[in-house]
Amino acid sequence: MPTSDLTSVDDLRERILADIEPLPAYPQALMDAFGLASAEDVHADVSLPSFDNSSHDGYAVRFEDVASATEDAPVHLPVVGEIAAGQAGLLALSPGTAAKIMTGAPMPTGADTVVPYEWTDRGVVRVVVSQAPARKGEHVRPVGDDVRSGDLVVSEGTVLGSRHLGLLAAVGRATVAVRPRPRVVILSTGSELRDPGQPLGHDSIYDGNSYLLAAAARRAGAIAYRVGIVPDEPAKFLEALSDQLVRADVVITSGGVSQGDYDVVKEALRPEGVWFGGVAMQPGKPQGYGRVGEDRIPIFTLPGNPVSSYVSFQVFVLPALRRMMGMRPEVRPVLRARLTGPLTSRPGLRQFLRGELVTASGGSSVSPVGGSGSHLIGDLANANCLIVVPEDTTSVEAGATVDVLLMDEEF
Ligand SMILES: Nc1nc2c(c(=O)[nH]1)N[C@H]1C(S)=C(S)[C@@H](COP(=O)(O)OP(=O)(O)OC[C@H]3O[C@@H](n4cnc5c(N)ncnc54)[C@H](O)[C@@H]3O)O[C@H]1N2
Ligand code: MOO
Ligand SMILES: [Mg+2]
Repeated sequence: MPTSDLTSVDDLRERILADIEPLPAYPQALMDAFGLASAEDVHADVSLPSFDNSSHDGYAVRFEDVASATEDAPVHLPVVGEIAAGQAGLLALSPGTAAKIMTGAPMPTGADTVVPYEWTDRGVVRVVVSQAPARKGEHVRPVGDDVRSGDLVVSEGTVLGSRHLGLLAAVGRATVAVRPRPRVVILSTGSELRDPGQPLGHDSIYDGNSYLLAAAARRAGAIAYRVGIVPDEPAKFLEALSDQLVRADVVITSGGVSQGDYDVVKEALRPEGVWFGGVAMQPGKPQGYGRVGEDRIPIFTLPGNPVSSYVSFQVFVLPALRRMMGMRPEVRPVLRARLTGPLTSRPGLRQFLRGELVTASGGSSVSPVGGSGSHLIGDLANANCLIVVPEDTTSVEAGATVDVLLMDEEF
C-alpha cells in the first residue's frame, strides 16, 4: 500500500476522540474517587481557616501591649485563661492581659497577635514577654487565608490525587462526582496462540498481547477483563465477542487485521461496519476502529505484532480511555532529548523506535534500543521510552534533538 493511501496518525486519533464520549458521572465517596477525574467544578462551602487561629503555641495578646518588649525591658501580663485547639475558650481578652493559646486554637476576640512560648518565661499566672512581635497579626492565621468560601477548589477533569482528596475533605466534602473506570474486554486472536504455562508446539507461541494490553488498560485506570485466546475462525470470534459485550465499555482485540488469509477480525467485523485501514506509522500500520453490538460498544482492533499492539494502545486506545474517564486525552509529556547516534526511518511513516533515555543535569540523551521490528518484545521491555520520528524525516544525525515519549511505568 503506497503511503499516500494511509490515514495519518493524527487523523485517526482525532476521529476516534470525536466518537468517544465521557462515561456518565456519579457521586463517589472520597477515598474511592482516588485516581479518577472529578466530573464537577467543586467550590468550597467554607473558608480555610474557617476562624482566626494561632499558628504557634504561646500567648494571645494585643499587639500594642507587647510592642515595646525587649530582653532588657520585658513586659509583664496577667494570664487570664487557656485555649486549646477544639475549645471555643475565652470570648474576649481585655486590654493588658494574655491568654495561653495552642496551635490551631481560635483567637479570643480582642486579641490580634500571638507571642510564642520561646519569647516568654512560659508563666502560668503571669507571663514575662521579652521579645516583641514584628507586627500586629504575627502568628495568627486569619479566616480565609488559604481558601475563601466560594473559591473553586477542584476543577472538572482534575485527576484526584492525595492533595485534592485532602483539600476536598478539608472543605467538608464527603463525596465528589466522578466518571467510572471503563470496563475493557481484551481478546487475543490467533490459532497459534497458547496460554502461558501450557505446553508449546513447534508452531505455536505464547499469548503475550492480552497480558500487555490488560496491564496497559489497568495502568490507564480502566478495569481490564482479559478474556484470552480466540482461534482464527470468524464464527468463534463473533461468538466470543458477543458473549463479552454485556460487560464492556470498550473492546480491544489483537491480531487478524492485516492482509493475511486468516485475518479473522477484519473478516468478521468489516460486514458490521467497523473501519479497517492502514495508518502512516510503524509499528502499528494495520488498524481498525468502530462500534459493535446493540449497544454500539467502541472496538479497537490492534495489530498482532506485540510492539504494534503496545504502540497502538498508547497512541489510540489510551487517549480514548482517558476521555471516557473525563481526563484530558494526553497523559505523557513529550520530552526532548539529544540522540547519541544516527538513525534512519522509513519515509511517509511516523516511526516509534524504542530508546533508552538518560536524564542528566546537562540535558537528556537518548539511544535507540534494538531494531525497529514490530515483533521485538524483548527490546520493548528493556527500553524506557519511544523515540518519535516524524513522517517526513528519513534520517536523524547524532547530536540532533528528538521527541521522546516515556513508557508506561516511567512517568
Ligand atoms: N502482506 C502483508 N503482510 C503484512 C502486512 C502488510 O501490509 N502486507 N502488514 C504487516 C504488519 S505491519 C503487521 S503489524 C502485521 C499485523 O498482523 P495482524 O494484525 O494481522 O496479526 P496476525 O497476523 O494475527 O499476527 C501478526 C504477528 O503477531 C503475532 N501475534 C499475534 N497475536 C499475538 C499475541 N496475542 N501474542 C504474541 N504474538 C502475537 C503473530 O504470531 C504474528 O507473528 O501484519 C504484517 N503482515
Ligand atoms: O505496522 Mo506493523 O506494526 O509495522 O509491524
Ligand atoms: Mg495477519
